[in-house]
Amino acid sequence: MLSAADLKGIYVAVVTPFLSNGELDLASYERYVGHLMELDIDGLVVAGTTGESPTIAWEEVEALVRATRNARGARSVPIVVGTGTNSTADTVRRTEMAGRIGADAALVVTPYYSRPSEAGILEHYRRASRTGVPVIAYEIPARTGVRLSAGTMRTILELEGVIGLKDSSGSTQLLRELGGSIAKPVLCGDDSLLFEMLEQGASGGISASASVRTKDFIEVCRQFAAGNDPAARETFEGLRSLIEDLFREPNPSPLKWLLARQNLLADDTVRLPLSPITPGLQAKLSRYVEE
Ligand SMILES: O=C(O)C1=N[C@H](C(=O)O)C[C@H](O)C1
Repeated sequence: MLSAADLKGIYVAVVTPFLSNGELDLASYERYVGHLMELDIDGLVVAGTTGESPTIAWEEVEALVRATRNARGARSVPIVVGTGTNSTADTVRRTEMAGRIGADAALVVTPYYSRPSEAGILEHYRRASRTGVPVIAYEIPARTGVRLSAGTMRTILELEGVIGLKDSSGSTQLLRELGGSIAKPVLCGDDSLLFEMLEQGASGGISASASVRTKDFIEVCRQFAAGNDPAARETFEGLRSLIEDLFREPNPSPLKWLLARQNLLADDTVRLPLSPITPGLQAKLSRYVEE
């Protein structure tokens, strides 16, 4: 199981490959994840936003975790599984099940859609944190419809079973408000802000874009941790256009298109309501195919 001290560096948020008929494509998944494992990543996030969590069934999550465990072989790459939903009971059940199938931690998103009170959200995290599976809280107001105050986030991070935060709040404001009093590590969950968040005290990132140019993303964190901020900034600037292009249309459609072009996936299929990328974006992304 993961502890707070393990939350640093680059955790790659992986896609869930599908065949052109929409079925799970485990052969592509094993090839793609096997490739990432060779690149010294710090961890993998399965069934996150990038893994199309809203449209994959729990049995498919189980198959993905099994395949990840097989692919990791001798290298002990931590596996984080997305288990958060907008039902507390369901989130607790999924988090417990994730622990049973070998997840090292669970990524639990702030409950979305019903716009609960901060007290309700705190209780949601308290229950998930009592499952015995380490929880990474996931704040992403643009998707959930609620923005937590720094005070509530601080209380969530003080819960014993919560080992850290994935911050996709869209700016460095939350990190600055948490200031020096952050009880647990924060991972950047907004690829375009990776360098700025490291400067504000983040210990790494959970990144979709890091499926491409993986070594450069790892290098940004390593250079920064070594105190070489100018080199980290320069390496990050070299990734900026890739990150911007990967998020021009809803994630993970652009990323899947690129991974398919790189022959890591057999197909770029996404499940509805996500749709394939436009020809205009395909033209933009073509320049990364050889990288
Ligand atoms: O799946 C994830 O975890 C990530 N999701 C974010 C999103 O799509 O909003 C992006 C981030 O890079 C990783």
